[in-house]
Amino acid sequence: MNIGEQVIEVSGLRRRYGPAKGEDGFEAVRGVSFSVARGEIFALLGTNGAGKTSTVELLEGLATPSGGRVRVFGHDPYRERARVRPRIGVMLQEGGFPSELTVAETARMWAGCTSGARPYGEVLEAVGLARRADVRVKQLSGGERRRLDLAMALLGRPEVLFLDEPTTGLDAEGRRETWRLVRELREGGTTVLLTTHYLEEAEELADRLAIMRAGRIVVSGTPAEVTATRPSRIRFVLPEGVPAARLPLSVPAAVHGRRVEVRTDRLQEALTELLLWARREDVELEELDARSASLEEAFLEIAHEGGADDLPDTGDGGSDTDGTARLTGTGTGAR
Ligand SMILES: Nc1ncnc2c1ncn2[C@@H]1O[C@H](COP(=O)(O)OP(=O)(O)OP(=O)(O)O)[C@@H](O)[C@H]1O
Repeated sequence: MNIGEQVIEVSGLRRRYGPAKGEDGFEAVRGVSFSVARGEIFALLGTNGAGKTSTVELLEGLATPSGGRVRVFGHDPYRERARVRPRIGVMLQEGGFPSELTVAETARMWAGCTSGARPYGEVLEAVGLARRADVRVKQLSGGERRRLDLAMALLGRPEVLFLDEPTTGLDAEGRRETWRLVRELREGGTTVLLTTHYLEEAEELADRLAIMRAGRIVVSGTPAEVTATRPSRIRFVLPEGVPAARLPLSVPAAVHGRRVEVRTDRLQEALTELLLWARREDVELEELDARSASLEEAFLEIAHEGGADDLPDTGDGGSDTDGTARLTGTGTGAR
């Protein structure tokens, strides 16, 4: 095993549905570039329709790009499918297993189609479905079906695991169980690429992540790097009789009656200044709350702010110079 090896490499990736450029087609992926190192968990985030699934399907070799390049283990996953498929595990957004089969029958059938499959009882155990082995797929709950999808993706001991919204429909406990399993897989050296709508999931699992909007990556980096692109916030309520104009802050504050909100890139400095002033002036700041931006706040701002959505569809088949903010100083970053 090659530590630091880039097992997924994507550059200028494009995917168009329908007729080619100039006609009625729709370009869902518009020049996406990133790479994932062996053993990393990489999360693709974005609002509905941002292009996550369209991108992941290209990596899984389910379709061929209309532009750009994708390599998994250095191979084209579509044209060199036989070299790539045995080494990857795929959990699609909807598994679509025959509903009349039981869990065990499904697993046996799937194991029969998987090269080097491990005993299926092991994977059912790992996802907590061993006791449901004799239940028909159609009788499983939504969350149990998701877990069956995951179990089948794990059958071939994949080196790279693609998880498309793996915990959608799971309750809080099921979600945490899945996170634990994914972490264990990473510890065993598995590389994971996941899409998710749960920011907590990305925060919990991802070594690095990318936020997509309208077919492009708008920001990428570690969760900490992504949140650091957004200002921190200090909130408090001024006591009666203390006008906001007396505040010493060098950064602008939003004032609504007695409520004050300060947004700053230098949280410690602004907070120190504020607290020293409050002590000097003997002012008690009520409901004082100071915090860095959360991934959720960063996501909501990044995913919804205008810009890329309005960019013309150039259709030039490869450019990734799309204003993407890249936060990758540590070697394995999205590129
Ligand atoms: N087969 C298709 N034909 C035409 N357009 C499609 C097709 N599949 C997806 N699209 C469009 O491509 C865009 C991206 O879809 P995609 O499913 O990749 O987004 P996503 O980020 O995975 O969304 P979600 O979070 O809802 O799963 C959407 O506008 C979608 O309507």
